[in-house]
Amino acid sequence: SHGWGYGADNGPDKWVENFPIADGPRQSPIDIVPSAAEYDSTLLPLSLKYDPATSKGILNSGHSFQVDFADDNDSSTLTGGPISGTYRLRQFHFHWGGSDDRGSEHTIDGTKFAAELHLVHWNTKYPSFGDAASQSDGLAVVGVFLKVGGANPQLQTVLDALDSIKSKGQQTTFENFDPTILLPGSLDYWTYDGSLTTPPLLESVTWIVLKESISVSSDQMTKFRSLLFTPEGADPNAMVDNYRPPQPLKGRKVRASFQ
Ligand SMILES: CCN[C@H]1CN(CCOC)S(=O)(=O)c2sc(S(N)(=O)=O)cc21
Ligand SMILES: [Zn+2]
Repeated sequence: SHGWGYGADNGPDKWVENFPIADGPRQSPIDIVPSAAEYDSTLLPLSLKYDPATSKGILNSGHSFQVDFADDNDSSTLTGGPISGTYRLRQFHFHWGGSDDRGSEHTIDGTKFAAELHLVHWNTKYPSFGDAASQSDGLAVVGVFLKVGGANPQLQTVLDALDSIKSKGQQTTFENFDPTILLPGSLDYWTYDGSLTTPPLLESVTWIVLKESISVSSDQMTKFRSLLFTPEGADPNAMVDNYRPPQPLKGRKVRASFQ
């Protein structure tokens, strides 16, 4: 039997068959409507402190590609923002489209970006990542929009590694990378309670979506699209449109850290 994916037969509209939480009360992503967001002066600034020594490898998961981090200590953490306590960086990955007019998961007033970066962190009040992933306050994901424009040199080092992980299951070392260089100048954000945007769609994510995007060139977007959903030796299926569309807000409030 084929697992979940982004195709016509196993894509987002079909996920509810095996993951009924897909129709749950706090699903992600959502369309962010800035005029409806409420400024919350009690929200703290985001504090992202990453140690490049914790970056380990880069993997084609068959759904996206991710850079994995050593999370056995507090070397790379998220504190402040809307969360309390300390969350450790686990991995970052992206979602992107088959063309520059789509690809992000969150949208702003219905506007799609070409891609979206997700930095995944887990709450150290729980003994492990796997444990945290099933708790309502277990995960915190920082989302950053990629807007097509000038080339992004900081992104290029990640894209240069993709040639060696073209197929599902391929991985290679990826050391001394500081994800801070991928962040925009401002850390102003919107925040809301949500979920993983892929199965198992667990409702365990505090979402922190940055207002400012980072740039990506159209040529760099072509590099994302050179990856394959499929393993080596299988009929090749280009890894594109690996994004879930916005889900119903169901009464949730979106707060803004800025006025
Ligand atoms: C392809 C599988 N993606 C998921 C794998 N993990 C979940 C592990 O469940 C126990 S995870 O926590 O690393 C995340 S975060 C995330 S998103 N797009 O919401 O940021 C998706 C996933
Ligand atoms: Zn994601």
